[in-house]
Amino acid sequence: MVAVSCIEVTNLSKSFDDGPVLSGVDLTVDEGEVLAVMGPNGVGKSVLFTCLAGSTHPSGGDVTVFGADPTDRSDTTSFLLQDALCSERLTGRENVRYFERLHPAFTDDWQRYADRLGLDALDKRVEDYSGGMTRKLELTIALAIDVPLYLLDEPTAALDLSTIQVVHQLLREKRDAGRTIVLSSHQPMDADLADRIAFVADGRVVATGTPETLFDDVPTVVETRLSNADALSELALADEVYPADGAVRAFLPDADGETAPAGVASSLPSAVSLVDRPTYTDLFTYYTRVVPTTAHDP
Ligand SMILES: Nc1ncnc2c1ncn2[C@@H]1O[C@H](COP(=O)(O)OP(=O)(O)OP(=O)(O)O)[C@@H](O)[C@H]1O
Repeated sequence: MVAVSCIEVTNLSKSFDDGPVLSGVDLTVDEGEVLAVMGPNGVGKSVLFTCLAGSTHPSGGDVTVFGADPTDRSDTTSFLLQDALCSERLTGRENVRYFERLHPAFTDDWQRYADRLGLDALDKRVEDYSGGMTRKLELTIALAIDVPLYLLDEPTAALDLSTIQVVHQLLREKRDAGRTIVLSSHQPMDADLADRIAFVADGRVVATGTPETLFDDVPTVVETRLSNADALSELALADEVYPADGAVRAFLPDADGETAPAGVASSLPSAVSLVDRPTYTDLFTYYTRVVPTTAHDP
C-alpha cells in the first residue's frame, strides 16, 4: 500500500530572541501511523508541536497539514499541547462542556474516555486536580474530538504505569480506526506504541525509522563498572561514555558502523564486556548524542 503523508515539514526553523531552537527540520508523517518524537529536554519538541498546530509561526521553512497551512485546522486536528488545554477555575465537567460547545467534532465519547482513564473527579475544580488527573482530563477532551489527526505533546507525562497502558490502548484504537497520531515523549514505553520514532537533537530531526530499524543501526554496545570508566574512554565512539543501569557504557566505532567486527569480544580489555542487546537508554543516547556529532547517517 502506498503511504499518503498528512504532515510535511521542510527545512523548518524557529528562533526566539535568545537564538535558534529549530533549524532545518525535515519530517513527514504518514496517514494512519503513530509517530513518536523523542529527544533531550529543551531541544525544541514542544516548539515543533506548536508549529505543527499552527499556533507558532516558523521563522523559516514550510509546514503543511493535509496539504494546507496548519493555522486554523480544527476540522482536521486535535491538540494536547504544553500550554494548558483546560481552565483551572472550572470543574472537569465544565471544561468538557466548554469544548463540547466550542468544537464541532466533539463527541459523546468523552464519557467513555473519562471512564477508561479512571477520571472520577469531574465535579472538582481543575486547580485542585493532581498533575495526573489534569492530564487525564486533557486526554479525555483531546480524544473525544473526532478528527483525522492527533498532536499530543507528552500525553503520558505524570501518568501511572497502568494508566499509560490504557492510553496506549486508546491510541491503538484510534490508529485502527485510521487516525494519525504524533506524540512526544520521554517514556521508553511510548516508543513501544510507535510505528516510527523521530529523534530530535541539535535543533533538527537526526533520525527517523521503525523502532526495529533504529535498534538495528545502533553500533555494538560495551559496558564496564563505573570505577573502570577510563577503560571505555579509549574505545568509545565519539568519546561518548554514559551511565546505564548502574554501569557505564559506550558504543564501539565499528568498521561499517553497524556490526561489531568478528572476535571483538576477545580483544576488549578484561573488565569491559559486550552488551547483548541495546536498551532504550542506548538507543536514545546513540541518536541524540552520537549521531549529531558524527557523519554517520542511519
Ligand atoms: N515562547 C518562547 N520564547 C522564548 N523561548 C522559548 C519559547 N518557547 C520555547 N522556548 C525555548 O525553546 C527551547 C525548546 O523548548 P521546548 O519546550 O520546545 O523543549 P522540549 O524539547 O519540548 O523540552 P522538554 O523535553 O523539557 O519538554 C527552550 O530553550 C525554551 O526555553
